[in-house]
Formats: sequence, C-alpha cells, structure tokens
Amino acid sequence: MRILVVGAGAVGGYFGARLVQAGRDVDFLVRPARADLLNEHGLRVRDLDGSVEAVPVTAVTADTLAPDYDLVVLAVKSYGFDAALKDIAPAVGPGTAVLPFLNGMRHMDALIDRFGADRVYGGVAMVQTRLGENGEIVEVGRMAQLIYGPVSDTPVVPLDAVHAALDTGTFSATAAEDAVQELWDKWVFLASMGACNCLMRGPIGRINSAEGGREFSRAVFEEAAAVAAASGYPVRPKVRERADRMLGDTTAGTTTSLYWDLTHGNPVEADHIIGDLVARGRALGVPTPMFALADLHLRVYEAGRA
Ligand SMILES: NC(=O)C1=CN([C@@H]2O[C@H](COP(=O)(O)OP(=O)(O)OC[C@H]3O[C@@H](n4cnc5c(N)ncnc54)[C@H](OP(=O)(O)O)[C@@H]3O)[C@@H](O)[C@H]2O)C=CC1
Ligand SMILES: CC(C)(CO)C(=O)C(=O)O
Repeated sequence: MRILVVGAGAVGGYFGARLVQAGRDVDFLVRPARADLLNEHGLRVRDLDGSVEAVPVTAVTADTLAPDYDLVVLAVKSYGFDAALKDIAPAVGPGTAVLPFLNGMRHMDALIDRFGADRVYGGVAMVQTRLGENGEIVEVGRMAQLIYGPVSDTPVVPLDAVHAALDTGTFSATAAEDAVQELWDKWVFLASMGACNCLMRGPIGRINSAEGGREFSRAVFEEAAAVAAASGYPVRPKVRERADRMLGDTTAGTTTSLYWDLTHGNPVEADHIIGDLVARGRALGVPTPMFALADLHLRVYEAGRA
C-alpha cells in the first residue's frame, strides 16, 4: 500500500517514522524547505529517554503529487487544514482513502464534501509529541495509539487493508467499528483536558490538587459530554472511566497540544477544538459556560498574536 503522510509534524512525523521503520511505503508531503532537510538528514525522532533516531524518509512537495497513493494520512493543525485540502487533491484518486488525525470534528464534514464519504476515514491519534527545533519530533509522554475506521459502509479501501498497513507492532493500532463515535469520544476528552489546562494554566494534577479543582474539571467534562450526547454520540462508559482516571488525577503533569501551543506563542486550534463545541452546544440548546470562557480566553490570546 502506498501511503502519503501530510505534515511531518508531531503526529505525522511520529507515526510516519514508525511506519517507515516497519518497512511501509511512505512519502511525506512537506513544504520545499523542509523537503530538502528531510531528504538530506532524515526525520529525527527524540524518544522520551532523550535518545534520537534519524529515520531516512522520502519527502515530496505538492507540485509533484500524482493520484497513485492508496492512503493519504492527514496530520496538519486545523489552521492549516484548508490549504492542505487543496494541496492533497492531486494525490487523491478514485481508489484513495483519506485518513485525518486532527483533533475535533469539523474537518470531517469538509473532507466528506470534497472527496465523498467512501473515500474518507475517521482517525484518532493518542500521542504526546511536539514539533521541536529543526523539525525534530519530540516525545513528551509515553502514549502511542492510532484508532481508525471508515465513515461509510462502502469504503474504497477496506478497513482490513488499512489496518494491515498501519498495524506494524511499532505502536498500538486499532480498527474501529464506529469511527465517528471514536472521534466524539476523543474530542470530549481532549477538549476537556485542553480547556482545563488553558483556563487554569497548568497540568491536570495541579488543577485537581487545588481546592475546587476537581469540581471544576468534572464540570468541564460534563459540558462536553452533554454536547456529545445531544449530538447523538453519548460518551461510552470506558471513556467516562478514562476521564475519571486522567481528568481526575491529582498528580499527573498531563497537558495537551493546545496548551503547549498557548504557552509557546504558537497559533492555537481554538475554534476547531473549543469554539466548535460551544457553537454546537448553542445550536442544540446545551449550555457550555466553561467552554465559552475557554473559547474567549483563546480568542483574546489569538488577537494578541495578530
Ligand atoms: N501533538 C500531539 O500530541 C497531538 C496532536 N493531535 C492533533 O493532530 C493534529 C496535528 O497536530 P500536530 O502534529 O501536533 O501539529 P504540528 O504543528 O506538530 O505538525 C503539523 C505539520 O503539518 C505541516 N503542514 C501544514 N500544512 C501543510 C501542507 N499544506 N503541506 C505539507 N505540510 C503541512 C506543518 O508544516 P510547517 O512546519 O511547514 O508549517 C507541520 O510540520 C492537530 O489537529 C492536533 O490537535 C492529536 C493528538 C496528539
Ligand atoms: C489528549 C492528547 C494528549 C492525547 O493524544 C491529545 O490529543 C493532544 O494533546 O492533542
């Protein structure tokens, strides 16, 4: 199977490198400056223990794309999504599946509109990596799982073929029956963790250890869960359990990519991860005051960056 990974950043770079190491046929779509760097020096992945591997990769640029890929893995930030959608179009033929790993949901509608449901998969990435200096991929937490599944009953690339390509043994790979439910479950969890981090400016353990902190993080989660339920995707019991464990932790230094970006002066995926939840809540008559506050906080930050 020919795979195109779009974006050699924290998610695309990490999982793409693992696929290459497992012998998969992978190209990375990057911008010209990065292509030279990658083709010359490989993709550097820094493990949690500090060791660095330079993985030899093939980097290509948008002007060279042809529709000869079976799977396009999309791993860009939401603010780069519209441009990436245009860039990948020449790589997507009638038999190509597109598998995005963005957090949130809104990109799914855009992909289905553009390519049709049969060519679109839903994907969830559970990983803690960051894009470091000189394009190095830096692991900041031990977590590496991809969950994916088609959104139609007649996918152009069957799930078992996608699973065979991604299940390499180098990370946890899960073929999902209901990809849209997986996306909602992840969104509820990630948006809650992200809203808590960003509003309280700290990792979840520090928030929950403060008086009233646990009530706060629980209330945030319940707002997101209520929007998911009203949308027809109530979070499953195992997600509640994970939320109780991870969002209720009093010692963990867990933060999110959203918080990382906020505290490193980067653009943030505010509208895609937080604002969209508020908007859906409003449309469904579900109050989300905590998320509205987080959304305002991030928008004020974004205005300050402009
Ligand atoms: N980091 C994490 O731990 C996790 C992130 N996620 C989600 O995954 C998604 C991707 O995030 P993440 O990997 O962290 O983001 P990064 O910013 O680390 O990486 C995105 C990469 O995409 C590249 N890119 C953007 N547009 C294009 C384009 N048109 N063509 C080629 N390359 C492009 C960027 O290149 P350039 O540098 O040139 O701009 C960048 O290298 C987000 O939605 C995020 O929320 C999900 C789980 C965990
Ligand atoms: C919640 C987490 C860490 C899981 O991958 C994540 O998705 C993110 O930081 O963006």
